[in-house]
Amino acid sequence: MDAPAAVHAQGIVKRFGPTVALDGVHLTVRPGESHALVGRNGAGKSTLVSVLTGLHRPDAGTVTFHGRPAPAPGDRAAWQAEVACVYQKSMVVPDLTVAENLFLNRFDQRGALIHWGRLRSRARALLAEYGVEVDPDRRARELTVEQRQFVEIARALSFGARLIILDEPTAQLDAGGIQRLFRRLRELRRQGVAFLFISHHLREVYELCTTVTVYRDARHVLTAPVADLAQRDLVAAMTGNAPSHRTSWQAPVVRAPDAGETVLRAERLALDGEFEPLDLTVRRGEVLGVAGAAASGGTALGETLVGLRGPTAGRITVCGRTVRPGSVPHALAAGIGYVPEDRHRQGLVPHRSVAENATLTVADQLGPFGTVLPSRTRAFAARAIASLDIRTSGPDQPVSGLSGGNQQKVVIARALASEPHCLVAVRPTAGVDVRSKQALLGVVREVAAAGRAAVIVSDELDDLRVCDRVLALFHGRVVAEFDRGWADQALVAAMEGAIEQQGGGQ
Ligand SMILES: Nc1ncnc2c1ncn2[C@@H]1O[C@H](COP(=O)(O)OP(=O)(O)OP(=O)(O)O)[C@@H](O)[C@H]1O
Repeated sequence: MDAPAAVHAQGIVKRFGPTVALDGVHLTVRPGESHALVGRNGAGKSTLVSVLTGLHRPDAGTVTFHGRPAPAPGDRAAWQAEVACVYQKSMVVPDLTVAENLFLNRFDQRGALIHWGRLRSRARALLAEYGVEVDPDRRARELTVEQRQFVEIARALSFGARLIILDEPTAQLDAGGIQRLFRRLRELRRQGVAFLFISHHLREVYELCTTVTVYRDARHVLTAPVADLAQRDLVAAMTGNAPSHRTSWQAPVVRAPDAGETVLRAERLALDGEFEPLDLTVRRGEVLGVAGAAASGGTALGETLVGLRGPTAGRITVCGRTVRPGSVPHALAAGIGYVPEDRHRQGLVPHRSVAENATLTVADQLGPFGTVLPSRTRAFAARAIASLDIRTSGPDQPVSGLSGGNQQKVVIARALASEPHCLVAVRPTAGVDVRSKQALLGVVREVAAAGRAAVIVSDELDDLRVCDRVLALFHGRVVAEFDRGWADQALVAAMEGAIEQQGGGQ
């Protein structure tokens, strides 16, 4: 039993200025173990990953891999031979082929000549060894998220690493992709590879992992076999509150006013290659859900509603007025608020403060004649911090210093700041912890309760449960419509194309 741990971290302390991100934490992952690390947003999970992969040097504490001390800081090759992290954001170079990505920085060097034929056949052999069915000549940018993750895992293993960290690996996969990933991880585990799995999806923790560690407020709270820990006790350990019997969130039933005035309407809206002509209406007081897995066209629909993409056909109106297609400023001016899926690219200005980022949409309301009064900006941000439970040292902290989930909350605050007629949110709770999810979805409901409207595009059932109606998209077509009270299986089946109730819009 007692082979040395794949990784053992002890007494790790990491500070960022006044913030203590890790306060003497420990973690041990055994060979062949699938170990979950969970905790609320800002608990210190990503910081630990940075320490374990050599990106951050801890202020105190030690890390060993298989009983050997961690490599010297900066010795990238030595770190790569111990551990790799597959992030949500791709680490592969999009314009290079799969083969080139696999052997990046370790080409056969015969003078300056790279032996392409050999490179390709080595790549093919390597992919075959790990059961990855991807053509080595494909450009990395053409890979699906699932294929890209498999290539990254194969690359890590080929460097000799026997510990792989997966940071929210299922975030962009559909149900089939998740099952294929889990099957592959189980196979590798049987070969002695260890996994550290970071996820806010507790169901996946229970499905995949054998052991779970909880961090809370920079401290280690517990490590236990997953089988011995009820989900409500796990949530209680994460939040520091007594166990609650409610682990999956149900929206409070707020009766939307019947047949309220139409706020957002799309008529025969279409985008070639993404979604076919569809109609939708969202009324005052209503939250409309658009359900669909990764390739459903849902994200493209959300992006079209907010002007990021120009539709190939159709019309969008807000409160009866036509919105210029494909223009974000016009959509914003017409009263559409947007919470993007990719907050890194579309969401935030990293070096600016929480207050500035949260008010980017409303600079004209923060002072007379276009001036921005810092006091008003801060007061607005302080309200958002409180209502969305954003964990920050204060409104003046740069957003780059917030944890991922807390950055997502700033993006939502920003979308709400302009008091839009209709909020359009794409996967708003991605990366957000269980408790914050509750706060955040509650805020979306409040938007509707205040007589405005919202659209949530998501394949997360908890997100869709707060909606008054849900349209299910499959391959760019509306295949079903559900009123409140739908059964999970029915909605999942519709999202996966297992039923086709209707062909057009609602
Ligand atoms: N570069 C940084 N500068 C300043 N503070 C930071 C930095 N990185 C992290 N922090 C702080 O360290 C704490 C822990 O953050 P970390 O990103 O590790 O949390 P997390 O558990 O990964 O959260 P999430 O679930 O939201 O991703 C937070 O308070 C965060 O604000």
